[in-house]
Order: sequence, then structure tokens, then C-alpha cells
Amino acid sequence: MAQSLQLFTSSTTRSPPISLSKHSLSKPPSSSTATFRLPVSFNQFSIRASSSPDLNPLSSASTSQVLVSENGSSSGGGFVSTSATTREFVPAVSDGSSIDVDTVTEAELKENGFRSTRRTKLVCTIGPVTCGFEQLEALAVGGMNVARINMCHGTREWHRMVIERVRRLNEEKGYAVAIMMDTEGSEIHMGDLGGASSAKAEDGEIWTFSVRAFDSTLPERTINVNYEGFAEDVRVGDDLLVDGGMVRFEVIEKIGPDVKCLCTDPGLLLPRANLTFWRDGHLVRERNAMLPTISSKDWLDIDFGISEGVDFLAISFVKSAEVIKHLKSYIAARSRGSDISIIAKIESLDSLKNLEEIIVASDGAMVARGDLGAQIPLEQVPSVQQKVVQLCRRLNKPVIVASQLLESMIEYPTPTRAEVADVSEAVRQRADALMLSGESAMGQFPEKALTVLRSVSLRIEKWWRDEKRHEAMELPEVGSSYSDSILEEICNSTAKMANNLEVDAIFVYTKTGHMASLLSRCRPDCPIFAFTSTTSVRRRLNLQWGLIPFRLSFSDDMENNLNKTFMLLKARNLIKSGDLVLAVSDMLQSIQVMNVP
Ligand SMILES: Nc1ncnc2c1ncn2[C@@H]1O[C@H](COP(=O)(O)OP(=O)(O)OP(=O)(O)O)[C@@H](O)[C@H]1O
Ligand SMILES: CC(=O)C(=O)O
Ligand SMILES: [K+]
Ligand SMILES: [Mg+2]
Repeated sequence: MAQSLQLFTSSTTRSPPISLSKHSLSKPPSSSTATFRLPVSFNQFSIRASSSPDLNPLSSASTSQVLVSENGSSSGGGFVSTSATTREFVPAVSDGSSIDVDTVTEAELKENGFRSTRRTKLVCTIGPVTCGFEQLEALAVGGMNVARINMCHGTREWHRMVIERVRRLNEEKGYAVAIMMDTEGSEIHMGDLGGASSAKAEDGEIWTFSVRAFDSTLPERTINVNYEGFAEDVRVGDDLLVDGGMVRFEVIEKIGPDVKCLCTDPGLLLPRANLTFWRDGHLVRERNAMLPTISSKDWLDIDFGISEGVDFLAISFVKSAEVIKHLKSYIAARSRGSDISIIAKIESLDSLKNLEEIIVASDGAMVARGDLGAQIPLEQVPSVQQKVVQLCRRLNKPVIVASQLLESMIEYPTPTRAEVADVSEAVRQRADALMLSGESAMGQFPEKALTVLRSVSLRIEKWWRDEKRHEAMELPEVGSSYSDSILEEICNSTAKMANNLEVDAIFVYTKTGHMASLLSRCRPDCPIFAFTSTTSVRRRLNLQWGLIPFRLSFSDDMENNLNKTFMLLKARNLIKSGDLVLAVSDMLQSIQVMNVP
């Protein structure tokens, strides 16, 4: 078997950890799968070491084995479930070692075992109904991995307050919720509805779209538009689409700065919704083409995001790879050593034209179906979604499927069957993450909507595993160097081994998170425990499929790391003796197969 897996016991391999060699490589009897043993006497193998000096496992000298808690205090704390929705922080007896894990994941691991942890990650847009500390905590308990703030709405002070609360939640309660800041972009949009949270446009009503500045209250059925040239640019007969067609108007008359429009498709108008206009079946986009992807306001917001240390910047209406490259160099110059990930929002015709190069230049992508559906015919949105999801996986970039997943839940406590089917499809496509927009920002049932995403994800993922649906996706090399190739081969082989051997988990020790993302890309059947030494990497890994990110100080000595990890996880009942684990690290070119002692 060792040979068929192209594995060799290597002369450079360290001797098997004594404490582990006593244990057979068998599945625990409690496992539902057949028990089997590997016909070998070693429980550690090594892929043949490369001659490259920086790849020689022996060249990596062992460093300190002391594991230090990040905040230096209350290290090794644990969380106990006190009820379905609240968890209490329980400081553990500190021995200078600690491991940080998301409390919700911890509860999931304890209650349902490794195999049933959720693989699909969840992003929640934070708005007026979810910006309170308790509401944010409820979302974290409900499985929110990333909190998104949309710079289209709210003041900078408001956003700062939300960021501060999410931070506090992470620090005080042990979560690793990442923060994603979404830029406004310079597309045409409506004003803020004079303070109302929404307005209903009914069939046959006449509404006025105007660039005029109104003093305090907006006249009835009047909408502000954010760009001066609006009245000149539209023509009588044009179709005006709000939020990608959520509401549709026909332009019937122009009176100076006012444009009178007849509602032809009724619906809910939301503050600052995007506007597009169509003429003879085509999107009128000359104006948009001239607008910069990143406006001067966006640059100020980006500066704000950098100084607040957000984890992700989602860039609206990306047109080309150049804008992403430019932004990356800007961020690199502004914030030395900072590692903000750039997510390209795929929501315009231009982004589809330059799709691959945009994704290559970015750290991830979002299928922003709201605006996308305003720029391409709606029936094309599903195939574009699938294309972007697959391309991202090939290129090893996390991908988020966003907008209208559970739109009806803005108003109603249960989703439609069609919405559940849509969520299922995104999970089945194995997108890294699903996103709530209005449902969590201003809807009546934000926590219920999150619960629906969570339960549908779990159900579809389980169905997929039960049916043993391993889709064969070509995963081309993404790196350029020989050492990149080795890393990728190790990850691909590890994922394959994990499926074939039906192991309980993959452990990956990774400094930058890169190796964890390569494993995530393979979408293995078992969860991937990603150990990383910085909280920022841990938060960013929270966006990626199947990763359970832990913060742990580790050394170059894998034997020591594993023993420490087993000890710490066992102390918290997160793993048990006999669990079968594959372990890899970006410091040592080996795949280790072992039972938890
Ligand atoms: N910070 C906020 N303050 C007030 N309302 C908000 C806020 N964030 C979101 N909303 C409300 O939630 C709705 C949906 O929010 P969201 O930001 O997800 O819109 P979107 O269409 O997905 O994003 P984008 O504007 O990037 O296309 C908004 O139309 C707005 O009514
Ligand atoms: C999320 C977003 O920006 C959109 O769907 O348009
Ligand atoms: K936005
Ligand atoms: Mg958008």
C-alpha cells in the first residue's frame, strides 16, 4: 500500500514519535466504516525529500517548543455550552500552552464529531438590525465566519463601531470572525430614502428620480440619484432597473433635473440601491465605463479599512486586473507587513470579459449576483456563477456566492423552496462561502436566515459525502517554482489519501495559510484542522471551505507539534484516542499517518 501511494520511508525521516508508535494505524472501532490496518510497522512516512536546500527537512532547526497564548492572559481557556445559544468562557489551568479555536466549531466538534462539521463558510452583512453587540454575538453563535460591512451605507463612525464590536467579540469570547469591508464603487445609485428603511413601488405608480438636493424630507414617491448627468443621459422609453431588476421603471418624461418614471415591475426599494438603465434591450454603460472602479471616496474608505486592520477588502465593480494590482501595491506601501486580502467582486460585464486575469490578481472573488443580474440577462447568472466558482477553485482562490440567497426572509421567517434550492446549488458547487445581504443587514429574521444557510449547508454536504460524489476536477498547478509543485503534490496526495483511508481529519501546520488553502482546494471528505500562529491568518482562513482554523504557536519540530496538539485538543475533548489523522506542514515535506495516542 505504501508503494501504491508513492510513499517511501526516507532516510531523512525522523524516527516515529515513540508515544505514537505503540498505536496501530487502524480506524477506531466506534467508526461506522470498516476497520482496517495498514500492513506496515511504521506510522510515519515521508515523501522523498528534495535536494533543494530550503526543502531539506533536516535544515529546519527546531525552535522553541513553548506555546504562548496570544494575549498572554487567560491562556488555554475553554468554552462550555450553557444553553443552545450562549457559551461561557472558562479559563483553563494555564501551563503556558494554549490553542485558540472558534467556540461554535468547538461545540460542533464535541457534539457531532469531526465528520459533521460545516464545510461551507458563512458571511453576514452587518446593518442596523445586527450591529449591536448581542446581535453580533448571536450571529457568531449561529455560525457567522465573516462580518461584512458595506461602505455604501452608514457613516465611518458606524463602521468603526461595528469593527470594534466584532473585535471585542473575538477577544472576549474566543471567536475568529473576520471583517470584510466592501467598497461603494462609483456606479449610479439611489439616495437614502430620507431615512426610511425601504419603500414599496407598486405597479402603475409614477415616481420621480431627481438629482435635486432636497432639504429635509423627500416629497412622496421621489428618489434621489447620485450623479449629475442622470437627467441628460436617460431617454424617454429607457428601462430603469433598481437593484438588478428588483423593481423596474420606464422613463416617461424628463422635466429639468427630474425624470418621471412609471413602475412596470413592482417591488421593494432599498436605500442606495444601484440603478442601471437599458435601451433597446442593451445596458447603457458609456457612463459607467468612464467612472473609476475605485472612486475618491473609496480610496478614503480603503485608508480607513487599512488603519482599522480589516481582513478582507471586497472591491465593487472590478473591471480589470490592473485595478487590483494597483490596489495591492498601494496597500503594501501603506501598511508594511499587513496582509489584507483583496476580494474581486464579479458584478459587471467588464469583469466577465477579464475574469481569469482578475481572479489571478486577487486573493478571492465574490459572485455578486445582485448587480451582475442587472448587467447580464438573469438566465445567464447561474452559469456565470458556476464558471466563477470552478475557476476560483482551479486558481486556488476562495469564492463567495452572494445576493438574494434568502431574499424573502427579509420579510418572512421561512425561505421559499426555490431559495433553499439556490442555496443547495451553491453548496453543491462547493463554493467556499455563502453570503447574506439584506437578510442580515436590515431583515426581520437575520438569525433565522443564518440558521437556514447553516442547516442547508450541513445537509447538502452530508448528502454529498454519503453518496461519495467525488467530482473529478482538474486542479492545475498554481505555483511557479519547483517547491510550489512539491507543496501542491503533497496537498493533492494528502486529500486523496484522506478520502481513500477515510481518515477523521487532516492536520496542517501553516505559517502563511497557503498550505491550508491548497488542501481546502481539494475539498476532501474530512475536515482540515489548520494550525497557524497568528490570529490574522486564522481569521482569514475562516473564509475557506472545510478549514477549521486554530491559533497555536508551533515550532519546526513536527513530532513536538503533534504531541502538543494532541495533548491540547484531547484536554478539551476535541479529539480522542484512536482518531486517524493525516498531518502535513509547510516546514517538512512529509505526510504523516497516525492514530491519536
Ligand atoms: N450599514 C447599513 N446601514 C443601513 N442599511 C444597510 C447597511 N448595510 C446594508 N443595509 C441595507 O441592506 C440592504 C442590502 O445590503 P447590502 O449591503 O448587502 O446590499 P448589496 O446590494 O448586496 O450590496 P452592494 O451595494 O455592494 O451591491 C441595503 O440595500 C440596505 O438597505
Ligand atoms: C453583493 C453585491 O454587491 C451585489 O450582489 O451586487
Ligand atoms: K458595496
Ligand atoms: Mg453590488
